[in-house]
Amino acid sequence: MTTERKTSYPKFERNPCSPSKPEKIIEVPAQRAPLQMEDDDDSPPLAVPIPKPLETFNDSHNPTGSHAQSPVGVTVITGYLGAGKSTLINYILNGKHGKKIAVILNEFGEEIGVERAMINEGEGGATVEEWVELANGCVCCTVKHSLVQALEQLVQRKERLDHILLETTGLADPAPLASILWLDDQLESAVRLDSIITVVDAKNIHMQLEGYQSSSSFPEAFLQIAFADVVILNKVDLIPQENCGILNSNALQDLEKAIHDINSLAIVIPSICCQVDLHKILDCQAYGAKHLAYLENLLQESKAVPIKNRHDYSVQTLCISEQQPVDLSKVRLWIEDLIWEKRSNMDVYRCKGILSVLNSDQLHTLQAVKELYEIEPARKWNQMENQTSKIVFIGHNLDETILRDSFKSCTLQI
Ligand SMILES: Nc1nc2c(ncn2[C@@H]2O[C@H](COP(=O)(O)OP(=O)(O)OP(=O)(O)O)[C@@H](O)[C@H]2O)c(=O)[nH]1
Repeated sequence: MTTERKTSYPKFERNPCSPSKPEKIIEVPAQRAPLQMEDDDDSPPLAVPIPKPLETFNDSHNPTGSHAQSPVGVTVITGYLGAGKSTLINYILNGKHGKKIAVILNEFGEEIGVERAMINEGEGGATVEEWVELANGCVCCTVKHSLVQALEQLVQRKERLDHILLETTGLADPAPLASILWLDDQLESAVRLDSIITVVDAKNIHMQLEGYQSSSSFPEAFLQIAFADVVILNKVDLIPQENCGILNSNALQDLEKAIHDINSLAIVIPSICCQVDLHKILDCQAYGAKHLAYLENLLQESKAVPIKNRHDYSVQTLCISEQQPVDLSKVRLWIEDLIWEKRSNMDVYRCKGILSVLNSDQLHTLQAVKELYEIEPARKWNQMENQTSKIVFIGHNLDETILRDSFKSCTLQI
């Protein structure tokens, strides 16, 4: 039997569950098994390429070895309590797009069944092919297994799904979900993380953000915006209106700016009852190097906001660029130092960039979510193109000078 695999580059990560033991590393085994810690020595961290599986889900269901089907996109839907996540799911399911969509709910244990009851299955639009309810728990430990199982079951169905929605009720930090979906090579051949959508309540978001300015721990609202690829700014009907009931555009702009001050890479879509253009939220391919135009556009648009105009949030976006080509092995050490060792106490949540690499005619992309990162060649540079490396960071305590100077050292050849 042919065991052809999807071409993929190794991703690197530390154990996402044990930040207190940063010296430990994990290796995701080629065969399906729970994550395991290598805890038998205290040696410094090593970068461990994640091995390729010998057999993928598609292989086992496709004895001919042909791989015409691309992975099913998974959209993670997150957002503060009551922001409108179920409203969004209802809207998607009832849309006239004819897609077969499955929904996975991650709920608080005692409330299992409640969330499902709030969602109306589509009539004549999408079919709710499957409801899977996951008990509450740390997604990278307790729930990981049931999430992976749920995804396996969904992709093994005879009739193929077009998309999977994963609602993360009560989950503060969507990063572990992203790494499960992004990291698992066996899953990766069958599903792909499409994007993280954060639904924000336009009426309450300022209060949620401002209320925590003096606190050292960050509320869910910050993290959910920081990790978002798309932010749906919902309930704009509740923003105080100008005379005659007209939407106050200044207030709306101020909210969009507040979101972009935290995460300038996110696409912000204002909405009432999450009624948004579905083309903008399904099939974003926010994590794929293959959808490079999307990333390049984002990097193009992502300009650092002048300090004096910024909201004083300590979770923010920074952008650095470098004209000289960089040494790939130095970039690996540099990013590991940054996201594993937390250089100068910087905490990078999300990072996206394009790299001009020494002795390579390929434009490389860099993607990182918390402690997991991936660098891969995406396409050839065009001759007329300005071959500049450009990286955007979203995180806490970011220091632009340190980021710029340390990245510059990746350009020097020994
Ligand atoms: N005024 C107004 N109400 C809205 C809008 N969108 C949703 N709602 C209402 O807000 C309430 C909460 O919406 P849900 O979709 O249940 O929010 P949720 O994020 O799923 O809530 P949890 O699962 O409890 O976190 C419901 O009563 C919705 O009808 C909107 O744009 N404007």
